[in-house]
Amino acid sequence: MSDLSRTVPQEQLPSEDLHPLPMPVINLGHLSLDSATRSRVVNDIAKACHGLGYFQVINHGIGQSVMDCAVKAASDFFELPNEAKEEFSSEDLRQPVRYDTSSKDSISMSRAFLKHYAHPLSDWIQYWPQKPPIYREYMGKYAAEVRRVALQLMEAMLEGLGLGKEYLDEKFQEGSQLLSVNCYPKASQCDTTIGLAPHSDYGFLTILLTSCRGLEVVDRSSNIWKTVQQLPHALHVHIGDHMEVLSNGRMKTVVHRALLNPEEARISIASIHGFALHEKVTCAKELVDEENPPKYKESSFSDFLDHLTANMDNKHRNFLDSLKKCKDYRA
Ligand SMILES: O=C(O)CCC(=O)C(=O)O
Ligand SMILES: [Fe+2]
Repeated sequence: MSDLSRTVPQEQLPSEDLHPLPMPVINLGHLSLDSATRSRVVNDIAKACHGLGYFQVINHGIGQSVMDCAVKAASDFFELPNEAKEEFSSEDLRQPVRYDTSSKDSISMSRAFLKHYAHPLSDWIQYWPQKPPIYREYMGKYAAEVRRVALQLMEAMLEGLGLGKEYLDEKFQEGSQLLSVNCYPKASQCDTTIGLAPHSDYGFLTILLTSCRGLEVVDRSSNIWKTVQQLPHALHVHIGDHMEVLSNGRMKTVVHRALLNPEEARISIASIHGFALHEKVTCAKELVDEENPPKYKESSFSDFLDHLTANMDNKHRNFLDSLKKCKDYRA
């Protein structure tokens, strides 16, 4: 019996051997080639977003060394003595930088995380940790590069929805970027193997960089947890709650969780992209008609933070559910 089967119920174990997880791989460099090639890539992204809600990107232009350095900055931070990390501890979700070691959901107990804003970088970087000394430089470089990728993807997704790549351009340019930097210990027999409880991300899209395997997503067709394979140099992308709202349900948010890796401690850096704090996200009016009335209430990132604060001790603090106009709506 493996360590995993000891703490995760059998029916929740990944079954990728029987039904491998489909993983579209998008060559991002092809978005800037001729218009026929770009259209093909836009279609591939749209297909992945409609059918699965996730895909991976390669040839994204972020150098391997930039990615490695971001992981190193994170890992060096988590190795600091507790006092240095606890300087950033806060119950207030609106703090610009926040460190915590366990979650109020009583599931994600073994995860340590550091969350901070990253756009506009010049506004936020002054609040980031100064130890380790490389943190600001390495994480700042990665943050700026991953945001460029997010904007490229956003354009392609909007085009894929038929909204045009310039749709709400200014609001996306001025939008927020939240880095969720996670550290999970290696799985051991006495630990729970769930590092981060099932959830979806609030933003339009999340770009995830991980040091090794551990991410799982719910496969929509089978409703089974599936392990996400770690492709070399790829970044994992998934759709968040606000993209489901904007697309009026055409694109679906992805429920995901992290399991502890049985071989090594794990770092993940989730870059979550949304509108600015108080900017409301509504269903795009172009995607609303008599047959498709708006399925979600409008909301902002700030509303999401209020929702989390009000549901801190609740295991089922699903933000998207709170936005659904018809609570028993099933897509
Ligand atoms: O660690 C992972 O693979 C997932 C992290 C994540 O989902 C998050 O920070 O929102
Ligand atoms: Fe997440």
